[in-house]
Amino acid sequence: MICCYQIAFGGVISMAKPSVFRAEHSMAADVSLDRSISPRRRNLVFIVNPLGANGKTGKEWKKLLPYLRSRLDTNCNVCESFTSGPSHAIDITREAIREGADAVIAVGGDGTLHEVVNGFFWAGRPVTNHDRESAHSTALGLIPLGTGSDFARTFGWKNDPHEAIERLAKGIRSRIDVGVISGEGGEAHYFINVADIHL
Ligand SMILES: Nc1ncnc2c1ncn2[C@@H]1O[C@H](COP(=O)(O)OP(=O)(O)OP(=O)(O)O)[C@@H](O)[C@H]1O
Repeated sequence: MICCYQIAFGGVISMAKPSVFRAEHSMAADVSLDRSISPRRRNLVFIVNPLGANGKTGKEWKKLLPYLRSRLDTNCNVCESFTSGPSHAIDITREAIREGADAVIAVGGDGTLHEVVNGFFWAGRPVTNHDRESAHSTALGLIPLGTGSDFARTFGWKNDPHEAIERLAKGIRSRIDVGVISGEGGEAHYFINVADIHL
């Protein structure tokens, strides 16, 4: 079964409804966020696949980080978290949302983005933060540093990480649809770009 849900999206993308199902890893994702108030700095969690694009993602990220900090640090807390293997980005995303992140930003290719999208859902529901007001929602962002970056191209974005940082700096959110495919066993897979089914 294929359904569609609507989520919000932007330079930062923010999700609404849904439901995913996948065993959570025991691999801890250390996401500690600053919860100080007034004026509250945005907590941005960057999930980096160091091995994306045959290792280019990790190298490019390292070069990009000083610029990113200089551009965002005045009003944001920048938290970086590296994936240690497939599906780890899902768990990091869930923890970041539960901890109240303002945005979770995938740094890598379409595979990493896909995992981050799926981390916005758990057991058929959107993941929510532990103790913030219910109106608070975590946005999804992307710094396209993968091989294909098909999603970014679909939006007419250049494969330019500096442009992505500008979008993040502006902090504008907009909504985007997310699809979900449910298997007979009830397992749900969310997709934000394309889904193909092998026959
Ligand atoms: N630390 C890691 N070690 C091995 N594989 C990883 C690690 N972190 C993430 N992955 C896996 O790598 C896959 C591909 O990563 P990613 O999409 O970032 O790069 P890409 O394949 O080069 O880019 P694109 O998908 O745009 O072609 C992800 O789907 C994820 O499952």
